[in-house]
Amino acid sequence: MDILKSRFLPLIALVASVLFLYFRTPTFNKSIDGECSLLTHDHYWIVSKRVVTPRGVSPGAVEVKSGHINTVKEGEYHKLLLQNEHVLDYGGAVVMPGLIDVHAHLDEPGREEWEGFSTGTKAAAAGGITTLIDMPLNSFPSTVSEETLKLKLEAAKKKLYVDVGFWGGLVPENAFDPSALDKLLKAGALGLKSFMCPSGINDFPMTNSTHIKEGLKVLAKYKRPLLVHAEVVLESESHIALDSDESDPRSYATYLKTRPPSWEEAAIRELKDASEETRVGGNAEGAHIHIVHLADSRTSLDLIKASKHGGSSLTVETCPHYLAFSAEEIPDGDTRFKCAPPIRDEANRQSLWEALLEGHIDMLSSDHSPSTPDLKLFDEGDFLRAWGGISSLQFVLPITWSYGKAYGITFNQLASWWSERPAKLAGQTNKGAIKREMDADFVVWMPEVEFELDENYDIYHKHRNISAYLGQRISGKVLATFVRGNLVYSEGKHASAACGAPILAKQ
Ligand SMILES: NC(=O)NC(NC(N)=O)C(=O)[O-]
Ligand SMILES: [Zn+2]
Ligand SMILES: [Zn+2]
Repeated sequence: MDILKSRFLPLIALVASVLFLYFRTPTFNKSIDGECSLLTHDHYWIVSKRVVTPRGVSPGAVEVKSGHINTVKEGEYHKLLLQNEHVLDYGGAVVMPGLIDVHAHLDEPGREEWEGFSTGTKAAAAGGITTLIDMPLNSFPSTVSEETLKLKLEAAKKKLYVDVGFWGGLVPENAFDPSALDKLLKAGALGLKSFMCPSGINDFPMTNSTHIKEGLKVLAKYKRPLLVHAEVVLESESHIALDSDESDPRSYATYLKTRPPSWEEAAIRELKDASEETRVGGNAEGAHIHIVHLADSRTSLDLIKASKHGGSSLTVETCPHYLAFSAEEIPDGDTRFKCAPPIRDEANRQSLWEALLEGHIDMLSSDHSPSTPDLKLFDEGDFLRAWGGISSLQFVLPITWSYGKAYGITFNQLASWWSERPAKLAGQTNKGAIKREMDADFVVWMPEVEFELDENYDIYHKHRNISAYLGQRISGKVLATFVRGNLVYSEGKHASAACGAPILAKQ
């Protein structure tokens, strides 16, 4: 036996050292057809000089094992390179928790010519977004029942490159039917979304305060949020421009006057009251209300602050386009910039940044809401009749960074606005931070690298020509995106199979 051992020892040593050398090498470019990851193994370390954890930014190493974060080491990362492990060394690139976009319209089933699960999630992966929560409208039918949620899940099969959760819709038809809402929430909707003004989609009608209060009662039981498009139509204030001589529909100023900040204020006032009433009415905590895409940084924001101060469970998001653009600079007829609520003036844009930095705005979302280009009416450039919605899912990280740099934003703030707080809103306790036992969802990116967003750029979402940032030079290039340990995107290449998971709320 001893003789046998000594004979084979050199051979064993040789095989061991070959295996050691082989597995030490990062395998960025390896892809096996039909696989979920551009890596061939599921236990490895990611090292970089800038790892963003809740404790700050430092050199570090993150051990990934079977889709989870097993260890996070700060400092000393280079020593790991000498160990017998798979190591992906990203040098000076920033390793951050993957972005969680709580507001995207993926439009499938029914309007896949607008966007789709495959194209939308490929764009997300290329942009460092590892989880998307899909809005209940713009697909057909809208996600307003257990059955229609099942249609979503069916349509999403084998098309998800990142993880995708679903908001259900609160509409007049189900608002007074608690058992229908129960079923939708039990089937896994992460919360409900409603509109306080017409949504532009026929099978997604608007809700009034009574509907909203009914919805809040059911949601409180499940501890899930109500997301609200907070604009109320005030007829008296909306047609000023149209009756005057200055009502050129190609002018952005005309559109702006048709949807004044008072619409947002009126809606937020109603929500503040609804939150207070439903709290008094039996549920000590009340349901959580989340205001989507806040555009007005003045009175609306003051009302939000007052409501939070008064104890309401309330959060608010804004979107990169409100932080990047101002009304004054939107060219006549360029309906790529039409969205609701509208992009407001430069002073408003600056105070949105201040509110975000001071923590009064809790998080960011894309509100990726594309349509087919014909609905944007580019030939006429008519802001009043064109479809409203900004399309730029893939670029939210570089845009937030490019415009935020002037305000001195930090990587930890980015992680808080784009990962930690969105994870909390969507009830995803295992996502949103680089911490032990969390899902191994990361974006690796180079903040300093600038690029032209021109016609040669690989844009993965549908209808590249309606992207709002085309023609800009921006900074912050995404190198790699990991979803539950799978390297789903790396330097212009996606994994060959779509292995993102549908996220359903647990009971
Ligand atoms: N039907 C929509 O997608 N509307 C969206 N449109 C925007 N934001 O212009 C939205 O989120 O309100
Ligand atoms: Zn909206
Ligand atoms: Zn939206």
